[in-house]
Amino acid sequence: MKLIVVKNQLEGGKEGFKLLSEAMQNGAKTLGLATGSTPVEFYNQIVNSDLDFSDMTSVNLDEYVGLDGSNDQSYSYFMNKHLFEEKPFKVNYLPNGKAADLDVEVKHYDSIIDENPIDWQILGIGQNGHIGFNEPGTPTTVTTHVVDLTESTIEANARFFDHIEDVPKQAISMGLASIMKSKNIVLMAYGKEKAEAVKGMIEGEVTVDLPASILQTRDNVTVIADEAAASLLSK
Ligand SMILES: O=P(O)(O)OC[C@H]1O[C@](O)(CO)[C@@H](O)[C@@H]1O
Repeated sequence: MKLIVVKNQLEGGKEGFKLLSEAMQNGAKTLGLATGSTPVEFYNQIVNSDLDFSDMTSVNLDEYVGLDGSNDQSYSYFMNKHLFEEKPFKVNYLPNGKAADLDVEVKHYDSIIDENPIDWQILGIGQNGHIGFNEPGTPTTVTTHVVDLTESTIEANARFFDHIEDVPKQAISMGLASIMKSKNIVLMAYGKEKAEAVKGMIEGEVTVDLPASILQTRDNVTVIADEAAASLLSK
């Protein structure tokens, strides 16, 4: 794992943008994309650049069950607002949170990932160490699946909703096995709330109790963390 410590989210977004630009120069065509507060500045950097995405494909990590693009808390809405409206891609894939049959939808999303191998994946990290919506305890072998969100994730994400009761209880998420297949991974973490998870991810044992720790087991992972998120690291 390579670690880049930055002052703040703006600097982190710039570092992430540099890595993405290099990857695109080296032929990356399919991007794995994330939502949440973490990648917002990274997406700003993209929107304000002259990079062209018209020949690119994106595959998003996750979506809440029960929400579609017309709901301003859906990840589909988030992606349109922060990136796709300004930078059109050839095609954008997100799980369909309103699918009539979720079992069919997860298989369909797996086939999309198989047909569009991810060259470059951006990740955030949850306070409990989740990546995508792969909560603690998720087996490393899973592909796309329906997740029952933990109390801690519901509480953490309640900041985006009017009431905690409005936070969906389930999501569809790319699995750890799918994430691990991507050729390059860049994980961003900002703020002291992420410091424990970052320490566990980088210096702790590899355990399903902290899903992001699986990233220790592979090459081509870069962590961009601000000083607060990196503050508990021993070296
Ligand atoms: O960036 P945030 O809002 O702290 O969220 C962290 C992580 O949680 C998720 O939003 C899922 O809860 C991920 O997509 C994200 O990487």
